[in-house]
Amino acid sequence: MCVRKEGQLGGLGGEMPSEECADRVTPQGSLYRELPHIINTDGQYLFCRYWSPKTKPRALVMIMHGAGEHSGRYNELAELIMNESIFVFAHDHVGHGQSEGNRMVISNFQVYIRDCLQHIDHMKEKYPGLNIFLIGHSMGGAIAILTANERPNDFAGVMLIAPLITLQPETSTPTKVFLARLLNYVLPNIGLGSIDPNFISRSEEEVKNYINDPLNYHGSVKVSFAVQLLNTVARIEEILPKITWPFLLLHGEADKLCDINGSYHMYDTAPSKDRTLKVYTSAYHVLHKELPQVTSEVFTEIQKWIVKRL
Ligand SMILES: O=C1N[C@]2(CO1)C[C@H](C(=O)N1CCC(COc3ccc(F)cc3Cl)CC1)C2
Repeated sequence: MCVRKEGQLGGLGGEMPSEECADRVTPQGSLYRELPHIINTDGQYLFCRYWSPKTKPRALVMIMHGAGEHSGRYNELAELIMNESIFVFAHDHVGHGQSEGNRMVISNFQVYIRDCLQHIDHMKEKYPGLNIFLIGHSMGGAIAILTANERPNDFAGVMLIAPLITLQPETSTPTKVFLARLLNYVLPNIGLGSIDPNFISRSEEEVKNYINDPLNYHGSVKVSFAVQLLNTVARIEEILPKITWPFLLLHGEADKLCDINGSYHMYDTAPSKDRTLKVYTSAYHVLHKELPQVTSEVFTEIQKWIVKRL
């Protein structure tokens, strides 16, 4: 049993780990003591990534990845932002990538938000006084929205790349939603089907990269996980009318994984004075890994939006 103080940072705090902690390994078999990581309040080890600028950072940006993927997929975007003298950080959510936890299983969606706030608090201690921005993609967009909602005055802006705000009508008819909730009581681990890689991007290369990435989870979305997502969508619907922080919404017009109507709905419903919605004609879900022209425009949009609000 590896005993550590609650919410303690591993690998970054400098304390000597106890014997058991010293041998804690990632799902891929690497030693956590040799990797940047945090230990969440359930004692789970979460793999972290940091993109530290060469010059004194003038802001912080946290990137929140989506379901079944991991933080390493944001390297290009993070480096672009880091080159603006901004410190970018991320971690692999519980049950994802190089972090602990059964693959794409979560006891309660709030765990994702709690872990992000723990990481944010650590970074605020290390870099006090800096503006903090959030970037979230897909399910990570839902995490970003709910994280910002917990601390409405703490974030200088929230950038959402094809966020999960509302359900695709075909995947969530009232009957299907009812059946998923019923099934969750008897067979929570039954699979509902996996994410179709062809819906990820129009770029064949990016679809191949997604399929061949060993840190991605390609298994079926379990009923229990789907119900957490359904509950999250319901929570977001409730809070949209209370959102006042600055946000940038980016969505592909042909997104088949997260309904663009969710972004339209957020833009129309949230009372934020500083709000932008950009729609990318014919683009699919993962805008930061779409056809080169789209991804280039998305990167420039994010870079300009942050710099303007530093
Ligand atoms: O680069 C990337 N992007 C990724 C993968 O790799 C896409 C993925 C991501 O987060 N989502 C796409 C799938 C969607 C499924 O949603 C549901 C499924 C069943 C259900 F009953 C209710 C819901 Cl809401 C959740 C959000 C992250």
